[in-house]
Amino acid sequence: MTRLVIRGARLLGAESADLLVEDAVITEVGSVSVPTGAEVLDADGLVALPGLVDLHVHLREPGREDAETIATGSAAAAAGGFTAVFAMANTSPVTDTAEAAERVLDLGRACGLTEVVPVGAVTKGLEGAELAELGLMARSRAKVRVFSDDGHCIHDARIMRRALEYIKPFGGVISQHAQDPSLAGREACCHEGEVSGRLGLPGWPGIAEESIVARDVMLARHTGSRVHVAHVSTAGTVEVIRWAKAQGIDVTAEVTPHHLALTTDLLLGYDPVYKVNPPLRPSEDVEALRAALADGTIDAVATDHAPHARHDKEHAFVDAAFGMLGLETALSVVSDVMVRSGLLDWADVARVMSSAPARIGGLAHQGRELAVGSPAHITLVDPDREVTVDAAASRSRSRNNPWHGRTLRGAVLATVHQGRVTHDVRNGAGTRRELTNATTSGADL
Ligand SMILES: NC(=O)N[C@@H](CC(=O)O)C(=O)O
Repeated sequence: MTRLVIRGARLLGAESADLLVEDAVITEVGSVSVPTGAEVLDADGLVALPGLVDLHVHLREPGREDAETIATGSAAAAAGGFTAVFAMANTSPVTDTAEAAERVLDLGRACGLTEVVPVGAVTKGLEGAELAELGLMARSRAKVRVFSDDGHCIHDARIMRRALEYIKPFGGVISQHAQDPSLAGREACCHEGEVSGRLGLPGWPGIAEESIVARDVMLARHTGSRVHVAHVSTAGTVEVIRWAKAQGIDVTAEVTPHHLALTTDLLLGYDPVYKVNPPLRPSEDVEALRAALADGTIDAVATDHAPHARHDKEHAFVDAAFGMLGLETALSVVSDVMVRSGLLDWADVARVMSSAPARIGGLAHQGRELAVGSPAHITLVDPDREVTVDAAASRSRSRNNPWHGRTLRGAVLATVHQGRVTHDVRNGAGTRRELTNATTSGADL
């Protein structure tokens, strides 16, 4: 049996306590006498959260291992405090079969740094025309519950309706990338408004998101099925979701750390690191997103971690790939933007970054309160630690990090996944525990 004692952590709603972890389960909470041979992790002054869960990451394997692999993405996840991440289906080949989903599951398990949960494509090849093998993916070893064509909008209402009907019996959910292609095509790369006009960049109006979300909540009501709105970016979308929830429609939503913190005016320097889909929005939208996360209209924070190799990102703005890194900085951004301002407390952070995403994604063993009998997925946070983000120090294989050089207050210092310490920088920045069964040294670009 492996034993770990976490000493003196601040538990939510309680005084400091020790946690005894035996194998992968919390077996004692309180004042623990250290058993012989146990590993001791001193967590004095650190807040203990249930392991963070990310509903939305791009790990690029298979197909684009030059940008990220499941190993490097898992290492970035562990460094960010995540004990489960949902890997989007827009890989090459696409995760649109049971075999493809099982492959992602197995690669994640082989790394063992975080739980890698495959998201299944809704349509074959993400082409929007024909439903993928949703039932086979759900019944596979991967037990897929979250389906998404992320990167593409399911714009055909008939396909969306059928997908919602199909996934209902097994409790699935469709995570929609809301972007009406007739209002914002793939060329649209800047929030439509003053900045897009000034820079001469193709505009991406909020209505392209809002109109799809409005349609989808009505389809969810019609089918009695469940829809999840990926990366909400506008105040108008928040209004639609708020209305739908008030009607009792089964809709949930996520917001990214970058949409909670960064605004359109960053594009004025044409730096492609700020090119992301949906685009950064003006401060009025950012304010509405923060308020919606605080009042529960938006259920969860999800990173949309989107690594890209230099040769895809370092181009003129219009030609560069969409997307930015997010796994390693998410907790610090949420702490800096939402906790310091008093909009969220740490119990709320546990909800929006752990229990709510675990529930939405159907992971009963994640997001649990840190109590006797719970699986040992634990994230230890120093709420006062200031970190200055250094893109070069990332565990990710890519460097498209919009937070580089910024100082954020609040940081993950250690992560425990299934009772194993998968990340530990308590003794100074950069100290990294050697991990036995994973190759994490991919950052060589
Ligand atoms: N969110 C992003 O900006 N990028 C995503 C998917 C997408 O292009 O929407 C990616 O896979 O890179």
